[in-house]
Amino acid sequence: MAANQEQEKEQRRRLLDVASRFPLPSGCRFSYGTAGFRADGATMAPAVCRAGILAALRSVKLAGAAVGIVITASHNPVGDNGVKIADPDGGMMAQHWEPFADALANAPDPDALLQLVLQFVKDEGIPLGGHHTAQVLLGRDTRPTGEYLLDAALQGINAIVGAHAIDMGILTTPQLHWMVRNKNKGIKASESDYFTQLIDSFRRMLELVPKDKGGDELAKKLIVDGANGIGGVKLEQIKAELSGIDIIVRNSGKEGEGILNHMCGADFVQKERVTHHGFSPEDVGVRCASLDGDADRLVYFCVSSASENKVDLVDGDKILSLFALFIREQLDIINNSGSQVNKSLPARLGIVQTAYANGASTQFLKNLGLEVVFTPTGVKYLHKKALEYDIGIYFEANGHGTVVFSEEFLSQLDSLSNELSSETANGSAQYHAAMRLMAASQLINQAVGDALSGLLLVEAILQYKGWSFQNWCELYSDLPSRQLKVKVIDRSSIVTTDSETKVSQPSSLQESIDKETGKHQLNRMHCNTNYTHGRCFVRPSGTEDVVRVYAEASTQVEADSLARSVAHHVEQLLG
Ligand SMILES: CC(=O)N[C@H]1[C@@H](OP(=O)(O)O)O[C@H](CO)[C@@H](O)[C@@H]1O
Ligand SMILES: [Mg+2]
Repeated sequence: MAANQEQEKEQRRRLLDVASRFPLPSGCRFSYGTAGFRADGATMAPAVCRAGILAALRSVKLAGAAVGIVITASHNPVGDNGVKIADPDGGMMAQHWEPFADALANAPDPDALLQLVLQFVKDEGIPLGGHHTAQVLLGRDTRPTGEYLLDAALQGINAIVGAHAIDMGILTTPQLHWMVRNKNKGIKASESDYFTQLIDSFRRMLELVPKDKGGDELAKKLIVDGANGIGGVKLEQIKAELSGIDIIVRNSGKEGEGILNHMCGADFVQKERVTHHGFSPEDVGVRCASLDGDADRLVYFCVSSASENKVDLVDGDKILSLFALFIREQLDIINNSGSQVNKSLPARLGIVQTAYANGASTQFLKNLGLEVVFTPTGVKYLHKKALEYDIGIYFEANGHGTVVFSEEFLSQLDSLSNELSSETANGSAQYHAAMRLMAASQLINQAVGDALSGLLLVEAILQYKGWSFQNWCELYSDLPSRQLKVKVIDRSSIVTTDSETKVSQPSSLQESIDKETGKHQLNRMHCNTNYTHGRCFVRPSGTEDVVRVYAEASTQVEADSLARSVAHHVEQLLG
């Protein structure tokens, strides 16, 4: 009894102590948002320290399962930083803890923080102060404020009695998520295990490329824009071991190559669609990929002409389409090969997109007969939805995404492969298709979207199909679109519904959007789609203090004008 009281006292003392070491500057307000807390790196220490407390509490609540903390601001400028928490399955922290995360980050003084924690511990039934332990794995990107914020996170974690922090070093965001997931599954979880898994499964994918599909040297060449972040650094480490592909890293993050995310990286390429830092007309025709600062986003591009600075873009929607085609094809081979009637593999394949997905991609996927569903913006929503399927493929247009396979499906696939590997079936098309799915499930990160593993899966599929960048690009033509940002007094006054495609409050805003959209009729002949109208929606950003406006129409001029007129309504109403 006395020992318990002592421990309780110690717990309170530690929380008061750490909170007084990281006072909240006046006027600071943090919101957990689409991807954790983000702000100017120099102001982030109080929020990161509190995220440390939060992660340790989450681990205690989950019986000591490892939880992750990633210190990154992804594609944002180098001066920014951020923090987010990974749950034991490697996914994002359960959403019902977000209101507590917000309250904790904004607790005005040590006493308020202590009371908040004690109340939450009681409400959630967290066995704090017992003999329970907590483990938190930490990773950070290459930002200069990373080390300072790591220290703040460690102090937060250590404020919870029994918590144990493990610094995994400078990593891509998806590496840390992968490590958390593997650690909790009791399987190998180090960085070298991660690399070995990528290299081995990529090699297996290439071994399964039909002999007549082997590409020429140009087909094997890939230039990767590392956004001067951690992704390029990691790719440099493993590229020599990736056989069958010749990778050149630009904006690799080496001294003197440029600033993190500045005029480079996946976000820049996807939004600007021009030749950017590190690329020139000499690269015309070469397949290029671009990562963001923490390497969880991937897009592809090709410098289209020597005289203009434009690039042809393959965004997340087209990466998703390539993955969907490939997986569907393997399932068809397995299930439709006449001779093996008893050996089928029923699978529910689901495609998950957000409202930002280009309408042409959705139409393309639906035309293939695939089930396409929508969620709000943010991988935490997409990932969760994708887990409802045997195979769920999700991508945001900006390049966040992955493919998730259910445990049950993988075990059926494993049994089928074993059956087929014996007897005469070994070497059959069906066996090869099963092996390809198996290798793909090991290559692609199951915890979260991962630019490095996504890139290797794209490369393997292009080789399998014998496709050039151009073949891939021509799967469908994107509808012209425009995204704008509007500054308003309080962006939270906009409330959306129907996966963010409609504004429910203020209702007059949706009326204006409908009216403007009605003016922008699509030319059906030209676009060859079933749409009869342009499309437009607005939503408050979860990572920036802005309202985003997205518009799509049959021509660029129309998309621009639709976005502009709706942005004007937003300004008038809320500016
Ligand atoms: C339109 C858009 O690209 N939004 C991005 C952006 O979210 P916002 O809530 O729109 O700020 O950042 C998120 C985190 O990186 C990413 O998941 C999302 O796709
Ligand atoms: Mg990112």
